[in-house]
Amino acid sequence: MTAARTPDSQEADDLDVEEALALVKPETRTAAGTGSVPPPAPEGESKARRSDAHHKATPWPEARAVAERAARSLPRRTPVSVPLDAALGLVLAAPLTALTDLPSFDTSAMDGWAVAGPGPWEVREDGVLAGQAEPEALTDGEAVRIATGARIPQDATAVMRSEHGRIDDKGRLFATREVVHGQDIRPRGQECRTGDQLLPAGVVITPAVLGLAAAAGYDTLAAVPRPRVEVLVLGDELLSSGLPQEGRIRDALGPMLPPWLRALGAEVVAVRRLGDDAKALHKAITGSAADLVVTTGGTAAGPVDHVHPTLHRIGAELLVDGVKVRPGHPMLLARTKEDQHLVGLPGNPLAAVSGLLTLAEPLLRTLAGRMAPEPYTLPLQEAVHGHPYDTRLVPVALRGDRAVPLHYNGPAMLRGIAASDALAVIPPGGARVGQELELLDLPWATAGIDVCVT
Ligand SMILES: Nc1nc2c(c(=O)[nH]1)N[C@H]1C(S)=C(S)[C@@H](COP(=O)(O)OP(=O)(O)OC[C@H]3O[C@@H](n4cnc5c(N)ncnc54)[C@H](O)[C@@H]3O)O[C@H]1N2
Ligand code: MOO
Repeated sequence: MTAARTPDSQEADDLDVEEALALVKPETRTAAGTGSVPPPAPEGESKARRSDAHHKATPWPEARAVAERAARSLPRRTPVSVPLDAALGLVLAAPLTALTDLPSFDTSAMDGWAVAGPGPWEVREDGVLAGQAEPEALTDGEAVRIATGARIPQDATAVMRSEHGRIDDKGRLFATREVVHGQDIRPRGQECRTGDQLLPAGVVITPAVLGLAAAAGYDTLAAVPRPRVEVLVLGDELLSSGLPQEGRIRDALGPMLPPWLRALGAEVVAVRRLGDDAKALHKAITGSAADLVVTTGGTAAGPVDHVHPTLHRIGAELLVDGVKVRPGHPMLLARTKEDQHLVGLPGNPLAAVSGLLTLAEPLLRTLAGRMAPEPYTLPLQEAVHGHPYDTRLVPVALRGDRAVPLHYNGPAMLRGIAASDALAVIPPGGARVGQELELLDLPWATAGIDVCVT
């Protein structure tokens, strides 16, 4: 079967797509009679089919824009009221306005004494602790012990830290350094006044936002609801436990996609393993009430690739049918109902990741009310071969201020992405050492996975 092992074959991809692409020299393709400009394609694909598929395919940046627009075209989603402990990772649907002044009373910033007027001071018997109700007012020349966070007695002029005061044998308090009027008193409303806008709508609810909301008097927050996603895992060859055997392999996408989708802002309502059953697929899609159905596998034109025929049968509108990106070019986006979309991820696991970040990420991000991440670039540590006409997404590790391309980045491999911090966007034709490349962060690398998994 050596003859079948052309450089752009699936076997070559499975070894290491970079090495495989390095072998694809223009002369070789010309000599092999594959035409003047067709892109590399999996073996067995006819020239006519290949150019047809490539003709329909959407350029990678445009595919992302189409996915974002698809979500934007839907009516605004009704905000939900969510208790603070369930709000992490959601997006504020309304500005966060202070329900109270902060601090809500004049507060001591230090442990020490509240003093009134110039020293020395007579020290009162009692003290003031945090959490106590309004203390008795001070009179000029009087001091009272006070704890950090305690209410300042009326008519106090300053707080003196415990390390800056000395009590003589007659019980009088002296300052060991100058006392400035108002020192170490946090006045009411220093941080905000009731009704001040603390954060605008659209901000992601991080742990810090939860803390601020609680401090400002909130028990619940108005949030954009998570888009509901149903995952349909296709393929008779998939096992859900144990070792691969007798031609069957472990399902890598069933365990990988739900947490990834949650990290992108989604609520995963179901994961169904449907095998290669066209009827079951039809029933699952038409019966789903999710905002987004994500299928895995079955996007190509093999004998049991049921995604296209099923979409055709239900009259779905194909918004993206193939993308000029490697891996993952058979990915697709369809509108299945007025308020429902479907992202078809290719079965090869890294191709599925590519589809997830190309189509599902902009769609879910927009439905979840999140802003697009600020694009950023880093220089490449090593040159990376490009596809002649398509964008490539390559796992990279971020080391210092450089992106180090990782090996084991073939479409069927997860070894590279599992060790990576981001995907580098390699333009058609490849990238040189030191070239600044756009990076797509993996959601847990920036947000912290727990932010989004609740
Ligand atoms: N004649 C053509 N054949 C293929 C083309 C093509 O354009 N013409 N494209 C190739 C490319 S590129 C990809 S990617 C795949 C996409 O195929 P499907 O989306 O139809 O996926 P399957 O055929 O079902 O599976 C492909 C591959 O991935 C494995 N797989 C599937 N699901 C999982 C899973 N959940 N976990 C782990 N691995 C999975 C499956 O066993 C296959 O090995 O098509 C090429 N062929
Ligand atoms: O090139 Mo496919 O899209 O194997 O990933």
